[in-house]
Amino acid sequence: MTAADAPAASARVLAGPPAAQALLDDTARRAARLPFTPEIAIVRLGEDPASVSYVRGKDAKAKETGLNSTVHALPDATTEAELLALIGQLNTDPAVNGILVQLPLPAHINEERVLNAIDPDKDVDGFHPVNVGRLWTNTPGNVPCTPQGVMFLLRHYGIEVAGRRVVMIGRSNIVGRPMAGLLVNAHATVTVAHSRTQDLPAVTREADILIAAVGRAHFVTPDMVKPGAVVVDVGINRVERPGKKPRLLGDVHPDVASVASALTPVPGGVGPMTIAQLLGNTVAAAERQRA
Ligand SMILES: Nc1nc(=O)c2c([nH]1)NC[C@@H]1CN(c3ccc(C(=O)N[C@@H](CCC(=O)O)C(=O)O)cc3)C=[N+]21
Repeated sequence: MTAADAPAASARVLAGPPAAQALLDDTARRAARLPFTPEIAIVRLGEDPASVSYVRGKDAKAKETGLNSTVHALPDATTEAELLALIGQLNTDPAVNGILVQLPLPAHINEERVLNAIDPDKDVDGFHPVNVGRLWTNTPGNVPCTPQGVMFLLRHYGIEVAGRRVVMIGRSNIVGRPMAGLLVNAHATVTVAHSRTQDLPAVTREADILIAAVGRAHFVTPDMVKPGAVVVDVGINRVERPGKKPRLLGDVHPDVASVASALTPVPGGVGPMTIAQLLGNTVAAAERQRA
């Protein structure tokens, strides 16, 4: 065998399901210690197939974990006023500890007004400006599920972030920005790169840990990765196939496995962490509401 056809080194696979199970086990134990059953209310508008499927998954996992879960499936034509009225009821319902409004919302509804109407202490997505402020002041609050799930996954696999260089590609309110806040709180040195970054590969090659949440399939290529870096792929790009289930592609090209020391797969990486963390957030919210 010549060097040219020797098998390339392959990154350790940071599988989501075992880490998600560890988080769910911990969440179930904490839920069982409460003097009541923690409850999440999930609100969904319309019949977008991805939303229907995600909400079904969240509701089932909640019940498996010993939580109460109520799904409010509203018609696509629901007005913003009607949605705000439901949120008002859930805010004051003492049995409800966590509220999640599945995104995206139909175009006739102002997403910001809806998210701002949720009681910050019940906002288990952590999207309310009060929770954004709590995150950036490093005080207790609800933290967005996907970035918090990434932190759990890294800890689960013994990957230290303190003192290391992390490059986050993407600056969304849902992933990039809160991910940067959590990493700073965990003593990482953080760069947030995005579509306007000049010479992106030079920036990403500085990373000990590279996190991609771009929304473009296979955007991160091997030339963008420092040999031995840890790469976290937050992308879920659905490629529809007639008559078949959509294929899910990450933001990271599979060839990155020959350069990185560790890599999260898609599917089966960060996705399952998001759902587990949502239930973790609901139990944590219930614990704080009781305190
Ligand atoms: N208010 C709100 N909060 C959210 O957290 C939220 C949302 N809206 N809208 C949509 C996105 C998307 N999201 C995912 C959660 C789990 C997987 C997941 O478990 N993915 C599996 C595969 C699932 C499949 O096969 O489709 C995986 O990556 O292995 C994916 C995506 C939460 N979101």
